[in-house]
Amino acid sequence: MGGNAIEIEGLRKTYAASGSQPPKEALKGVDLDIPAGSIFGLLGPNGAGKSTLINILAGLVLKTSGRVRIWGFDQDVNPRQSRASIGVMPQELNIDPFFTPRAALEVQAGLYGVPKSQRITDRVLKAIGLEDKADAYARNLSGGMRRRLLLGKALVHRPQVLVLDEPTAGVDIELRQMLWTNIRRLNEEMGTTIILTTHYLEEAEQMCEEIAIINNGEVIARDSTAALVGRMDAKTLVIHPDDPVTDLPEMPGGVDTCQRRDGALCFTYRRREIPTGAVIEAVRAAGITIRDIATQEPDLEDVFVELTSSKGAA
Ligand SMILES: Nc1ncnc2c1ncn2[C@@H]1O[C@H](COP(=O)(O)OP(=O)(O)OP(=O)(O)O)[C@@H](O)[C@H]1O
Repeated sequence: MGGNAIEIEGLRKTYAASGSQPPKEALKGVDLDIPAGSIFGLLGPNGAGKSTLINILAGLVLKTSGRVRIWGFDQDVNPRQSRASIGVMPQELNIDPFFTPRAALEVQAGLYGVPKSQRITDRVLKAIGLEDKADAYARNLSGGMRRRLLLGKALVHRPQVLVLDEPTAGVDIELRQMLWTNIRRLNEEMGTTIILTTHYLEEAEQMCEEIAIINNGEVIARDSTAALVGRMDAKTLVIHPDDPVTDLPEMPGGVDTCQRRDGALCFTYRRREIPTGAVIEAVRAAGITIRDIATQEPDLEDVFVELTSSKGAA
């Protein structure tokens, strides 16, 4: 399928009031298209509405209003097909301790109505590296293995779209690498569209071609990862002087100057407004001889902080 794997229009979710808690508007009219075949990142601070969005896609939370199409199937018109097109690896480790991985995958396939002849249990066990634990009780699996089993459960019905909710939270580096290798392979070899939420911005930057940032129930930015990072205009020049500097040099307007503990001088400015040459010139004009010079470009973390700290900045 070319086009979009997911199409979301005007999606709203208000959780009903309960006890002393007032109603909570978790999604405030989200429009979002996710291209088929992409690895797409969903970022946002705690409570932004990411899990609500994912749970609506998974059919676990009922939307208040709006339209959701998964692999071309409208959730309201073709609920069975839209559900069959998506697999979700949840955040919580909700695994029945008395099932073996093989049994857990078989039960899951049964829930999705996959006929016995079409089950791919052994392939999934191999893909998640649990072949040798296939018949061990889940309660004897390590945390990392349980997480891989959750990934396996999301794959039994060969969904076109795979959603991963914080897949690597609290996971050690080795397992994280393994999960990513598996997920990349699914994307490349099977063309599976991958949607993931993560708090690790570096991970999103490395893994995702496109990113949407959600804040307070609204999509405040959606772009290619490169364009989002490119949108940040700030640049920092770090200059190590030959001799200790006691008085900070006079700089052109628009340049923020500071001195680090190691004596290096930092100049932050807008790339489009002030040429780097002008900053260096001003440093030289102040009689400072430069021993070393380095620049720092913004990363996704800067974009994220800027967008989520000042509302409407997108
Ligand atoms: N079942 C519920 N009942 C009432 N309010 C809820 C419920 N689930 C979530 N919320 C509220 O809706 C808002 C969005 O929550 P959600 O879990 O979707 O955010 P999130 O972006 O996934 O956060 P996190 O990164 O912490 O998982 C929050 O204010 C949360 O408290």
